[in-house]
Amino acid sequence: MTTTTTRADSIINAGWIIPVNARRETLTNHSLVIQHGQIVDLLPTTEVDQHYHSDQRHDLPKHLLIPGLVNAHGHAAMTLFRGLADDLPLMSWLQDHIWPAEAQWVNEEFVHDGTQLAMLEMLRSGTTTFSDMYFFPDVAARAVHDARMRCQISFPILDFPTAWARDADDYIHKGLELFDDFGSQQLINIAFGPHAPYTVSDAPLQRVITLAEELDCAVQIHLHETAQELRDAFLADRRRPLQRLNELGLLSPRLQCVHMTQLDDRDIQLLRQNNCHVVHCPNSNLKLASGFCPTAKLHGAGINVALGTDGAASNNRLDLLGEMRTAALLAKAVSHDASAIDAHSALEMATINGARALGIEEVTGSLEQGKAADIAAIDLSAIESQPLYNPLSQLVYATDPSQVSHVWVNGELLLSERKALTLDATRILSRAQSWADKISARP
Ligand SMILES: CSC[C@H]1O[C@@H](n2cnc3c(O)ncnc32)[C@H](O)[C@@H]1O
Ligand SMILES: [Zn+2]
Repeated sequence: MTTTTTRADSIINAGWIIPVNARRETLTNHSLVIQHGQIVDLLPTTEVDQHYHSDQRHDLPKHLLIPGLVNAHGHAAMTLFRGLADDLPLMSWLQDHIWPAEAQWVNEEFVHDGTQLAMLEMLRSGTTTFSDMYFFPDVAARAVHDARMRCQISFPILDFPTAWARDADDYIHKGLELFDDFGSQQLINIAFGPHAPYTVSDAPLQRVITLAEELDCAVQIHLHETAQELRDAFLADRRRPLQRLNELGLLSPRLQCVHMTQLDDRDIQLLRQNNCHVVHCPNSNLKLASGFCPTAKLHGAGINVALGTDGAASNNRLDLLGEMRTAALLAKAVSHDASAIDAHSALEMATINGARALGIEEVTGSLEQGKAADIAAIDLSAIESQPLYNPLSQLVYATDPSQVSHVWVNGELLLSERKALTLDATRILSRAQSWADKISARP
C-alpha cells in the first residue's frame, strides 16, 4: 500500500521541546513541522515520516527547542556605548555620561552599526523578537528588515532636541512617517516611545493617547525606574508619575511600563484595573541600583510581566537567557519565597508574556500550531547542562548563551551552528571596533 505524505518547508526533529503552553509540557523526541513560516504540526518523531516529507530536515537529538525569546525593552544601538560609563546611578549615568555621548556621536551610521551589533548578540542568545527605542528609528527599522528579525520599533519622544528631532512635535511628526514606510511590514510593528514622565510634558503625552488609539498601536515608556524619579515628581506636583499618567488617560492595555521598581498597592491596583503591561529589566535595575520590581506580587495580581535587557550601556549584555535567570532568582530574594517565579513562569516572562506585552501573542511567544515558527535550539549536550534531569531547569538556571545553536524567525533559519546567516559578523565587529577607536580617541 502506498501512502502520500505532505511536503513541508522544514522539519526539526528535537530531543526535547518546551512549547510554553498552558499545560506546561516538556515533550521528548518530538518534531516540529514548518510550512509558509508557520508551525503546522508538533508530533512524536516516530510518527513524522508517516505524515510529512521535506528537503530541509534538522536532526537535533541533543537539543531543546523553545519559543524564540522576546526582549521587550532595549536601545539596540547603545551596544556601541557598552562599558563607557559603569558603576553609576541612573541620573548621573544619563546626564553626565550617556546624554553627552549621544549628543556627540549618535547619527544614522551609528544607529545602523550599533543595531546590527545588537541583533547579532541577541540572535546568538536565542532572541527572535525585540523592542527598540532609539534615535533614527527609521535606520533601525531598515536594519531589522534586512536581518529579518521580528521587532517593535518604539520611536522616541522627548521635550528636548537631539540629533534626530527638535521638539516633541517634531519627534511625533517624524515617528508618524514610520507608519507609512514600515506599517505594512509583517515582522515590524511601530509603537510610540515617550521616553519617561520626567522628559515628556502633558501636551505630547495627550497627543500620544489620541494617536495610539487612532492607529491602534502600543506605547512604551520608562516608568517608576528610581526612587528619585518619584521624589522629584512628588515635589513638582504632589503626584506619583503613574497617577499623573492615569489622570491624563494613558493607562490602558496598550501601555508597556518599563522598570516599575517603585510600586505601592495603589499603583498595582491601577496597573491591574487598566490591564497595563510591565517590562521588568532585572540586570539593568541591579547595575544602576535602581530598585527591585516586585514581580511575584505583580504576577499574583494577574498583571502581565515581560522581560527586557534595556540597553547594553546599562546592562551590559543583551542576553535574555541571563535576564530570565536573574528574574527568577531576584523574585525569590525580594519575596523571601523560594517558590516565587518558578522556572516555567520565568520562561513565560521571556516568551509568551513578552509577546502579549507587544500585542503579538497571536503570532509568537509559544510553539503551537498556527503560530509563526520563531524558534531557538539549545544544545543540552554542553558541559553546563550535565547531568540532565530536567531540561526546563537546565534552561532557566544553567544555560549559557553559547549553547544557542540555531534560531528561526518566521520559519527562516537566521542562525545555523551559531553562524548568523543574515548578518555579516566580520563586518559588524570591525565597524564596532572602529567606533570604539573614534569614541575613545575623543572622550
Ligand atoms: C529616547 S531614546 C532612548 C533614550 O533613553 C535613554 N536610556 C537608556 N536606558 C535608559 C534607562 O534605563 N532609563 C532612562 N533612559 C534610558 C537612552 O540613553 C536614550 O537617550
Ligand atoms: Zn531603557
